[in-house]
Amino acid sequence: MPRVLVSDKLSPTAVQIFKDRGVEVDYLPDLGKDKEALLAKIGEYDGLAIRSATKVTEKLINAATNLKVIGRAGIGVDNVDIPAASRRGIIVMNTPFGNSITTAEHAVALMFALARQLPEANASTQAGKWEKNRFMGTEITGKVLGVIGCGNIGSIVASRGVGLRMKVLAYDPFLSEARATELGVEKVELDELFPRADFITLHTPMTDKTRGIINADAFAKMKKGVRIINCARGGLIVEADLVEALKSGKVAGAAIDVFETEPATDNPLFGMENVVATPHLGASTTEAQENVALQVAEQMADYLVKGAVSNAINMPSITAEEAPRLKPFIKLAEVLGAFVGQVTEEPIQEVEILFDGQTATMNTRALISAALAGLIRPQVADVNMVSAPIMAKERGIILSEIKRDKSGVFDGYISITVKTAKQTRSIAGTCFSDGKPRFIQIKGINLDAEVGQHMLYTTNADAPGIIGLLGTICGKNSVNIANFALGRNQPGGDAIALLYLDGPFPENVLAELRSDERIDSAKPLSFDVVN
Ligand SMILES: NC(=O)c1ccc[n+]([C@@H]2O[C@H](COP(=O)([O-])OP(=O)(O)OC[C@H]3O[C@@H](n4cnc5c(N)ncnc54)[C@H](O)[C@@H]3O)[C@@H](O)[C@H]2O)c1
Ligand SMILES: O=C(O)[C@H](O)COP(=O)(O)O
Repeated sequence: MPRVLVSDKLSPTAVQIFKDRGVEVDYLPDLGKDKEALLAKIGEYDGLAIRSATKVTEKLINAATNLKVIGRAGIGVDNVDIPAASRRGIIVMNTPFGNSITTAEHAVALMFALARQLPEANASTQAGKWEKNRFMGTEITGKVLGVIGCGNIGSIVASRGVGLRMKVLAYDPFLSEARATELGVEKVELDELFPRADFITLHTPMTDKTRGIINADAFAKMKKGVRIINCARGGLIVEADLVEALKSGKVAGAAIDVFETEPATDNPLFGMENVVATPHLGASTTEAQENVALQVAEQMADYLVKGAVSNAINMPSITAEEAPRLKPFIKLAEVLGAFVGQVTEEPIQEVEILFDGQTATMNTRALISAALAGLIRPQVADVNMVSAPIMAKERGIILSEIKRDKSGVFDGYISITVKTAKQTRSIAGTCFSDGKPRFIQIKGINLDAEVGQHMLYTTNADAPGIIGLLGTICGKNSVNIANFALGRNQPGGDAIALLYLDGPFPENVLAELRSDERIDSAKPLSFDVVN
């Protein structure tokens, strides 16, 4: 039974779902904050469910020898070293929508808090001061709201702004004009947003491009008296520059939910007039926490129990419905890749994957990942569908994909062509109704070969006695032949043989086999299949 560790505070719903779906679960909500204790325990688990408090560093990932999936009950995955997880073949998934409304509402709440100085007015009133003249606010209606990042949360904030009769400007390089029109916002460049906005709210992810997007230069371009709201990520604003802008009066107020360093227990913004601070509460409503806990537990259990993948950051999605149909073709793609990976000894420069007939209608991203995993595994044993695409990229392999309608006798097949500096190789295969992979063409030569765990592949002359030679050598060395497939391009031309053996072909008799003048090459192969 797979085991999952929940190392941050999650709704009890998650624990119940794991149990109901056949996953053993340890709920240790404070463990995420204790780096050493987490490091000591992580090796026991197949899955890790987190929020933002657990920092999943490369060190932790390297200690997580059994880990297959990291599930983020929330949106931001900047606390997870995704490249490190991908290299180790660990899926990272999040719940991209579960807390969006709640976070958007927090941004709107902070906008009102700033406009009417609610926290200070509350503190003063409860202190018995009744400072009616001190708290002169500003009206929201008719003001310009600048939304930076108009994705899930930003677009909800934008539409709430429109509902509040604000004029909404949006800066987002990936926002289409059509979507902007649908939302009722004006799509602008950042340099246009800065001088026009009365309120600026941030909703981008934290990337190298967005880090410090609000800095001294940006403040210089803004309207005097602008108010800033940040419910996205701390590092988007350079806090030291914000402090200066508040002191100078350029910024009339800032409402900050997220900080450069969290937990933020000491921060230059604390204690400043017109600063409203909340402790990363954007996602903290009962509703949002139910949503993300339920979703992350379902997604992780689906993956660990059924192999279905959804909302993964580093792997194509595979729905629970398509997983059973796709599974034999994933194996097929993997063994095709494994064949080429084992017979190719020079660096691979290009890989072309052709999907014919029914395979072209499948989830080809997943099939490509499987083919690449098979291809790279002879060099890197623990590569999988998550790590293979990134490794192929790191190796500079140029990948291309072709899809086409059924073109031959098979309902569909997959063909892989690999180019090195010296040669081009290709192999094609299909799955029969028994769900087992078959090789149907190698080097352009047709054959029908069952795929076994142990195989021997030869290229040879199309001459009498080859079957006898191979049979005799296998027999002499007590290797039983389960199946034998032959093919040739023309009588007397190039021929191949593929033997499916009950055990590995002994390396020490390869020289004897290769010494026969009719044999051009002989290569023992192994495949991860159960026969
Ligand atoms: N405070 C909280 O508790 C809380 C809760 C949920 C999410 N978040 C954070 O909110 C942010 C937004 O989340 P989301 O779900 O809306 O993400 P999203 O991916 O749906 O939207 C992000 C948008 O930012 C845009 N973007 C990317 N780079 C940009 C750039 N350089 N300039 C402008 N726009 C850019 C993208 O095109 C996208 O539309 C994330 O940082 C997330 O981690 C915080
Ligand atoms: O990215 C998110 O989903 C938010 O930052 C929420 O973080 P939390 O789950 O730690 O509250």
